[in-house]
Amino acid sequence: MIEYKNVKKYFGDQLIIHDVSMTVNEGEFVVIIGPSGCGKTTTIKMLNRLVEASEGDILIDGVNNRKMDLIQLRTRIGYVIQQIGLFPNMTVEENISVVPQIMKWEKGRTAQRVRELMAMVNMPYEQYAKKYPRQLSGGQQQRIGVLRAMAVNPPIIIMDEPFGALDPITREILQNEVKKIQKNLHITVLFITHDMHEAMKLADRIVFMDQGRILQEATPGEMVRHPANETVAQFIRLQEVRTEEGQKAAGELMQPVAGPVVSEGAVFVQESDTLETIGKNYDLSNSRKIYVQDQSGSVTGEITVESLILNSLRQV
Ligand SMILES: Nc1ncnc2c1ncn2[C@@H]1O[C@H](COP(=O)(O)OP(=O)(O)OP(=O)(O)O)[C@@H](O)[C@H]1O
Repeated sequence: MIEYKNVKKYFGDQLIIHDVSMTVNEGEFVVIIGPSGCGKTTTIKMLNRLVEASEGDILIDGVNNRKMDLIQLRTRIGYVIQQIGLFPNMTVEENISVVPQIMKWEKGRTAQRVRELMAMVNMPYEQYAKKYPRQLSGGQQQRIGVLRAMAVNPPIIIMDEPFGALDPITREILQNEVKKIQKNLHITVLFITHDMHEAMKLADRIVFMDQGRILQEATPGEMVRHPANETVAQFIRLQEVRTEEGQKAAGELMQPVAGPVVSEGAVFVQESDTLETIGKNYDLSNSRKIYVQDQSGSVTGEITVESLILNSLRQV
């Protein structure tokens, strides 16, 4: 678990990060989003101490990162940046092996790990290991950048606009790959982007920053449905993110109950349940009535099974 506690950063006498506190749970994918210059990069660089916090504490599994040995800290946290940062005079294999070598892994173990990692992103060892970065496409280079960050199985990876420079299709493919690997290996990811669509796709939770402050932390669906203020709302509007039908809450879709409430054969859902969660969590196979309840348990409306199916279909 990562905990930022009242963290501030001054550059000279300018306060750039104002009192940031946030928690990132183990295995969580947290995306930090916000306008250019709002302090996203500074915030994550304070985690691996590429930038030192001026005030406050950052704890990793309860240990203050100031008390950690720098090499130990940086090998526990993989780091991927937009400019890739592969060493041009090293082959793909040598690039991926940098951190294992620092950690003094045996040659055999490192070689095995390189093969394993390359297989994970469909870049066969035989075909690519001896190539130099300039012989690869941008997408392939960025894949190797991700693998290099993962080489020693760090429990945490920070990614600073890793896919910003890629074309939309390559970007989509890499987003899928990263999300899949992150889920399978239960890695904790802190990911920076300007792009709300990317955040919606990847995040378990989005942290919205502006002018060095956190304005909102929420799941993607919550943030789009209920932006905390006009700055967040405008950012979302400008990027034309629409609430996916599946993310709509029952409370938004319900109609007034026609006639008396008949509980036999009916399903009762909460106003805050989204269509997605209703589909997953309730057995609708034998019911024709879906009643919506508020927090006190009073029935406030109903949704027809037909409208549920229609709305879910529109999502496809
Ligand atoms: N080393 C530094 N010295 C002085 N000012 C800095 C330094 N690094 C960053 N800043 C300033 O701190 C502010 C936040 O920068 P930061 O790079 O964290 O923002 P960001 O949200 O990541 O921006 P972008 O999305 O454009 O990358 C900016 O105003 C920047 O100019």
